[in-house]
Amino acid sequence: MPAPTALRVALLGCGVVGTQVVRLLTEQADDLTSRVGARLELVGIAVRDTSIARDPVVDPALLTQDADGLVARADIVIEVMGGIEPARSLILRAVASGASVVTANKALLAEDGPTLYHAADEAGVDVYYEAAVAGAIPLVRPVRESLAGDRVERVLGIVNGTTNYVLDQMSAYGMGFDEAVAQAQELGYAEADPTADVEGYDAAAKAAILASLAFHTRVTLDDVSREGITSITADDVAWAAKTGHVIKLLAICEVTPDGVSARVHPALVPLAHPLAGVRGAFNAVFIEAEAAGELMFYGRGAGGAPTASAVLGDVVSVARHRVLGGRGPVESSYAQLPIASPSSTITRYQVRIAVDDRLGVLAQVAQLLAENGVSIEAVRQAPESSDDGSTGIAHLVITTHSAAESALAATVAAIADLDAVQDVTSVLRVEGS
Ligand SMILES: NC(=O)C1=CN([C@@H]2O[C@H](COP(=O)(O)OP(=O)(O)OC[C@H]3O[C@@H](n4cnc5c(N)ncnc54)[C@H](O)[C@@H]3O)[C@@H](O)[C@H]2O)C=CC1
Ligand SMILES: N[C@@H](CC=O)C(=O)O
Ligand code: NA
Repeated sequence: MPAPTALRVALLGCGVVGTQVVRLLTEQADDLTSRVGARLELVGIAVRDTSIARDPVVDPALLTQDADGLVARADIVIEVMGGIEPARSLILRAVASGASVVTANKALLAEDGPTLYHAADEAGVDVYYEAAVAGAIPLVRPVRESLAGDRVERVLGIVNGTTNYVLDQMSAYGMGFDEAVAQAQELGYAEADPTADVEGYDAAAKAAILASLAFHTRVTLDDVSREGITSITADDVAWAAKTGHVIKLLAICEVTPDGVSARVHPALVPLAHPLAGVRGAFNAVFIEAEAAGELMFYGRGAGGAPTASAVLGDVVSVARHRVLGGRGPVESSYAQLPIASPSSTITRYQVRIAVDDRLGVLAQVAQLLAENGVSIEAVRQAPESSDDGSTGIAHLVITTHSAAESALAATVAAIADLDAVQDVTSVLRVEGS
């Protein structure tokens, strides 16, 4: 069959990312034609409502509310509508009709990626998703292709732009949580429902995708233990600074003797660690591989234009495959690793407690830690409370050495039960030291 001279591209969704995809497809049309070897012809844009005002770059004549009909006449389908349905059905329909797919939909991939990959295998087409993990940063491709000959042991990083923006605004400018979230929405970083960001679901979806790719196994959203940043207070942020840390929402995936561990939670990161310097909506991911050693990936993890860059990179790849024949590398889950219990995770805690300011209390707390096999790295007394003789309360900050999550959690529960302990004010993990 002769190589096609034009490829019909269908766009599903025209929000923050979709609009920027249209811009790049339009403004870089000639370069894209040269790079692909065929013209990329945008044949339609599926939207919920064709009548609402849009960016002038979007040709109103291309808008349609008939996503099914659009998919049926495309060679390449770009899905940037988000959500599980109808995105999943539309992608499956596209693949079944022989179209290649590019998607930014991490929620869908983390829930049901293997169904899409299997369908793509059956049809012999590509399903590409660089934009789904860490926006513009090339990460899916390096993990799937460049590291395919190595053994990845650990992936650690900041993979959600919204929460990094929020924590950064709180710590650098003293901004309130709600105001920072509203700004992240205005800037196009947040998901349609920002709960997905602040409760850690978005980062957990990315962790599931990364762990699956990195360890050649199947990890779903439900396999990732998850905590968001909604319980982080201005006081936590201030205390982090006083103890030489900054709070970041981290995704950590590793192969342990018990299987794959994948977790997302806020953590104290020492100021000297490179992740502490990741500001705004930027993302950064460290990968440790047996032969390669440590690799770091850094860039814009959210926003319309950066995400569209990753989408277009995939569009060029899948389009080239259609011109030249063949398809790109596919997912493998041959390792079939079990999912490790979160209680066996090795980590460190920083615990802030309010205690009766009297002799022997610190000794009681230290005794409990020792009984649970948890060793203390440092204990500090909050300076402002030491002058506060009137309340009779002292505030202690205890930082532990590494121990199993189960031992640390049991220790905190036992500390809370001590008569002399008035309150466990905050418990945060410490990572990156
Ligand atoms: N905004 C960002 O920084 C990033 C977003 N993503 C992903 O890209 C996708 C799109 O995100 P955004 O553009 O930010 O969202 P958005 O909410 O701005 O845009 C989605 C668009 O799709 C339309 N849509 C939703 N359901 C539809 C349906 N059934 N039929 C027709 N149109 C429909 C919506 O009306 C909206 O205009 C999501 O999967 C998101 O997780 C990925 C990386 C970064
Ligand atoms: N809402 C996401 C967008 C990119 O994936 C984020 O904030 O990182
Ligand atoms: Na990416």
